[in-house]
Amino acid sequence: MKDLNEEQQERAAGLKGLGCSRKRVEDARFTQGKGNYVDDIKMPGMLHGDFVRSPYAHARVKSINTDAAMALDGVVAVLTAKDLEPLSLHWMPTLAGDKQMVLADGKVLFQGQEVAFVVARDRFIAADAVELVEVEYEELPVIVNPFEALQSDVVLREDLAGQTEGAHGPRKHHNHIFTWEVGEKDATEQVLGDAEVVAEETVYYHRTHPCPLETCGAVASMDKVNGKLTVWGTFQAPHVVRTVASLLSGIEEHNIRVVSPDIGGGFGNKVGVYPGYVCAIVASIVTGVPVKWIEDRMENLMSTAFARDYWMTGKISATKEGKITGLHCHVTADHGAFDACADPTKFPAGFMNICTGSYDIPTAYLAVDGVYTNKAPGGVSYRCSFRVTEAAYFIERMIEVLAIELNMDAAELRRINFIKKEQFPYQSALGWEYDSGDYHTAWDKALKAVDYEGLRKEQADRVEAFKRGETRKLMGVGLSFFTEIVGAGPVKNCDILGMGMFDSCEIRIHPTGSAIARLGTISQGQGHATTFAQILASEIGISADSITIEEGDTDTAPYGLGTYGSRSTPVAGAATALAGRKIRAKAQMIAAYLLEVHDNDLEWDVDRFVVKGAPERFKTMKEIAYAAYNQAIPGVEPGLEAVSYYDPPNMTYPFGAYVCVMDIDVDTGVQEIRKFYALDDCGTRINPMIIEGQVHGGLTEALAVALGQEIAYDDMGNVKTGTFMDFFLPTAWEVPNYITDHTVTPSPHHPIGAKGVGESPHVGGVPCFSNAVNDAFRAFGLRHTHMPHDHWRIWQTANRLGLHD
Ligand code: PCD
Ligand SMILES: [Cu+]
Repeated sequence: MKDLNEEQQERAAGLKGLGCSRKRVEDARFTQGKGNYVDDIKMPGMLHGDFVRSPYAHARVKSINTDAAMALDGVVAVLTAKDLEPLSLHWMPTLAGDKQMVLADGKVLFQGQEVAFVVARDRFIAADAVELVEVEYEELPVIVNPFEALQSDVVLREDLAGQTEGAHGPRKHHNHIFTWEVGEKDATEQVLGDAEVVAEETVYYHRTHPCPLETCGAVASMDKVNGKLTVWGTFQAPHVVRTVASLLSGIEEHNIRVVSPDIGGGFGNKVGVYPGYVCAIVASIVTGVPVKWIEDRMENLMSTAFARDYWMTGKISATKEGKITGLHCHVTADHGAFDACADPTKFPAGFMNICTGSYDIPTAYLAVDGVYTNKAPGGVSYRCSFRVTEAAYFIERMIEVLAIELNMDAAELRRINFIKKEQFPYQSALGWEYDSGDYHTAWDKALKAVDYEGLRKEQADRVEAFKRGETRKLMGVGLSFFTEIVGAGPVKNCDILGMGMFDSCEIRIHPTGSAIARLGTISQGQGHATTFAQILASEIGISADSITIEEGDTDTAPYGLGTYGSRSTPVAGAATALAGRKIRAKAQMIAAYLLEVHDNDLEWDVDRFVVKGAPERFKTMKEIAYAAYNQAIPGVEPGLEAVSYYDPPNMTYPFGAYVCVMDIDVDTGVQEIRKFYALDDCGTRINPMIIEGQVHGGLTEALAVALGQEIAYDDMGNVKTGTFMDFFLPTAWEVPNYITDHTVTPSPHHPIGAKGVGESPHVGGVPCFSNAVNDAFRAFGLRHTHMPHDHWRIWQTANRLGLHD
């Protein structure tokens, strides 16, 4: 607000627009138990579904006997693959060009796989009936290790036997899905071969799960009289669900209404399409009454979209002075039983090719091999669905390993190699055009804020004290500098199932000067109802408090691709600003008529059009809105509405600098986070308070993943972490007091300069926590130890290094 005078500033502040830490409007209902989640939807005569799930990770299904279950009072139907087959719904297409069983067809491929769907009068009868379904299994050899899968004679996907071409090119083996290559292989190998220094490491980013508070679920209601199907569900992309449902069921798209009501956290877990949705829909079509399906916690952890499971082998080369010359990365990606990743079609490993990170690396090569195993499918989710978390973890570990190889300070190594401010827009070796950045400024600010030199000095003293036997605690300084890539589109290279990744906003100004705007995205807790109103407030001069934001109902919202990959602000946020500008353009014509001047004689002033040079002559947006509906204006249609579909020219590239100071008790393996500093640059900031909340949330999920959270399997393919007894979900007890900070480097192509932020803290946080653990042991010869760094594993690391002797 720098060019505004005091009076204008006051008016601008009243709008609660860009930059205002406006309180979240949705919290009034969330904090008073008035949210409306899928499970809150209750309809007359509604039936309840529940799944029979496989106890085995790999088995032939010899027979299914549903007689006893059907005989139970209150059971209406038991669906198996045989019932779905005539409808061609026993398998469904996945978002990655593969197909997935809706219900077990001949065999099961992971523990917890859906085998039969029981529909009953209530949830409890359904659960009892599940126990009565008799399934005869014949166990088959189980493969949970992707490297073993590529050697094994065991064919996991018999349906693909003999198929040498997959959705993403040739398959090398019957358990192989795809190979995805980016960059220059020969040139990179040449650079690595000639290099003065090469560091090599394999880093495993374990399988984990976002575990949102609300599990997945749906209520389907087929109105046979009107031919209309309504589905309420936990959908991060409701329009996509509508289109897919129409294509699969043959019901015309206008006869399907998909609604995402309040969602209790998404984190990518609710992007995919699950058998439960399909079964609820089929059951409602068959029975003619509404059918509800809600997953329990174990089902959520065992069978819905997991995250990661990436084995990444890297080689990074540099000169003796530390200038990086090349990067080579090979990934073995464990996709589980079906390839159900929700990546844009052309990116089978998401945006993993952002793995050159924030560094000016001239030559690079990436190859990813996707592999089938006997684990749950899904691999998209968790605060960077598109594999940017994996990429950031990989490069930030490689930098640390290279620093060890060079015997150099890791902060300095980063500084030497950062892409410089004047290099933006920057073309990366693996094909991205970074829109804007100022990494050196952010890094210097972060290091100064934590007194980096002081920390290193203290750490060195601690090591000496430890060696003298005066303390049993080591100190780790975790660093990370990340670059995110968010906001898919552009349509020309990003689509999901052929649908281009644009987004949309439709605005309607009411005669009295308040408004409703509808978007193609859907909040799962991010606060869109608060922030998108702020964008509009600044664009059209109507207070955010007078603007309703609505999302998630396909009957009313304009078509959009949904919310994940931090795309809402970069894409729908841009559409919102541009729709606002269309409103303003029409408002200007109306104002010109009312003030009897030419359009060009007006200028915009916060919330009104003013006649240039005659500030006392103006029309406020409120007056203009009234006139738009109530006054005949020659050559101008009545009403004040606009719609904008936005295809972004590029993604946005938020970045950040994080530092974690950790103390580790060598004898117990217990770590304590003394300090966590997070500087985020997401371009123009819409709502600083919401951003801070996003950062706190993302960091806490990063802490979880780095320090203990895991979906672990035993050799038999049993999920060992299917409950909160053994799946780590941090509470206030484990969470430190985060220090947040920022710089502002606007996106040059976004209408208001904003970049996404929701995923950033996770992307940057995981390597930061992990680097802190690794760094604590650097002085004792540790190069790399795998996550999750729970107390037991930290203790083992200390033990391996001889620190208990
Ligand atoms: N610059 C800026 C940016 C942003 N913002 C804000 O913040 C938020 C966020 O954003 P973004 O970044 O754009 O994002 P989105 O799209 O909206 O969202 C998404 C994300 O988000 C996050 N966060 C969150 N939060 C909550 N609460 N919940 C949830 O669920 C969640 N999730 C997570 C995830 S995972 Mo994926 O799906 O995996 O892909 S992706 C993701 C919003 O409200 C907005 O507006 C601001 O203010 N400013
Ligand atoms: Cu992402």
